[in-house]
Amino acid sequence: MTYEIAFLGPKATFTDLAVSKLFPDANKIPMPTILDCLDAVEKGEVELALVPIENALEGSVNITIDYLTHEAQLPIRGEIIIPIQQHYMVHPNHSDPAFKPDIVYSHSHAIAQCHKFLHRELKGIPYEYTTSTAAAAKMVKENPERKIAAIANEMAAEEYGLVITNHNIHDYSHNHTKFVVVSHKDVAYRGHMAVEGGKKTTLMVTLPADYTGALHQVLSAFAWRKLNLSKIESRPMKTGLGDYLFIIDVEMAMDEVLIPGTIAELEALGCKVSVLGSYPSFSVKSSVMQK
Ligand SMILES: O=C(O)C(=O)C[C@]1(C(=O)O)C=C[C@@H](O)C=C1
Repeated sequence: MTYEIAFLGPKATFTDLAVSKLFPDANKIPMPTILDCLDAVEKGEVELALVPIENALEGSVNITIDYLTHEAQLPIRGEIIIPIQQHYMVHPNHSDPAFKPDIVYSHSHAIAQCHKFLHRELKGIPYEYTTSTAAAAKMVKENPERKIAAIANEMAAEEYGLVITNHNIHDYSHNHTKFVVVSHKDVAYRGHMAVEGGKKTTLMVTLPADYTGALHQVLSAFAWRKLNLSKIESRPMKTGLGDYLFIIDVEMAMDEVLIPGTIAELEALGCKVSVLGSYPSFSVKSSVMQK
C-alpha cells in the first residue's frame, strides 16, 4: 500500500532527503511551508508529514513546536536525525571564482548555520530568506541573468543544474537536524535506510501558578524514577509575558508504570500534562546520506 507524505518542497530540500531515507516508497507531496505540511495531515489530505523540529547549530524550529503544542493534536510517530551539509552554489553562467553575487538566498535556518562563512567570504553582501534551501536553488536556476547565489544541499545543486563553488560552508562540522513524523495513524517503518536508536516519549507540561521550586518538583518526579531526559525546552504559552510551557523528551517508550506514575505525580502538583507522542528514534550516518 502506498501512502502520501507531505514535506517542505520543492524537490531536494533537506526534508526531502530525510523522507527518502525513512519512507523510500512513499508518494511524496511537496508543500510550500511547514505549516502547510502539518495542516495537510490535520485536514486528512495526506496520511503523514515529516517536518524539521531542531537543528544542532541553530536550535529549535519554533513553528513546528508551536503548531504541535498550540494548534492541533497531531501525534508524533517517529523522529529522524540526519547530517546537514550546506554548500554555496551559483548558476553555471556565474561559476567564475571572482563572481560576487548581489544577494545570497536560502532558508533562514541554513543562513544561520553559515554566518561565519557569509561574514568571512561575502562580507557586506545581503542575504534573503526563501521558504526552503531548494526553493533558493530553484530561484537561481530560473534567473540566470541575475547575480544571485544559493545555499543548499548537493542534491539541490544536481536537481537544479547549479555549480557548487564552496563545499561544506556550515560553521561547525557537527551539523545535524532532527525531523519528526506526525500522523493520526500508527506508522509502520519498512525498508528504510536509517538506524533505530531507541524509543522516546514527548510530554508537554504546564506548571501551576509560579511558586518557588515548581520546576525542581517537576524534574524530581522523573529523577527518582531514574527516567532519563534527553531534552527540556520551554516555549511561551502565548497567554502573557513570563508564561511558559515545557516540552520534555523522556528516553523510553510509554509504559504502564513509570511514565503514567510520573504524569499522575505531576498532575497532583497541579501541572497539566499531555503526551505528544511515544515513538522510535532513527538516525542516518553521513556515508548513507550519499546513497
Ligand atoms: O530548507 C530545507 O531544505 C529544509 O528542509 C528546512 C530546514 C530547516 O527548517 O531547518 C531543514 C534542515 C536544515 O536545517 C535547513 C533547513
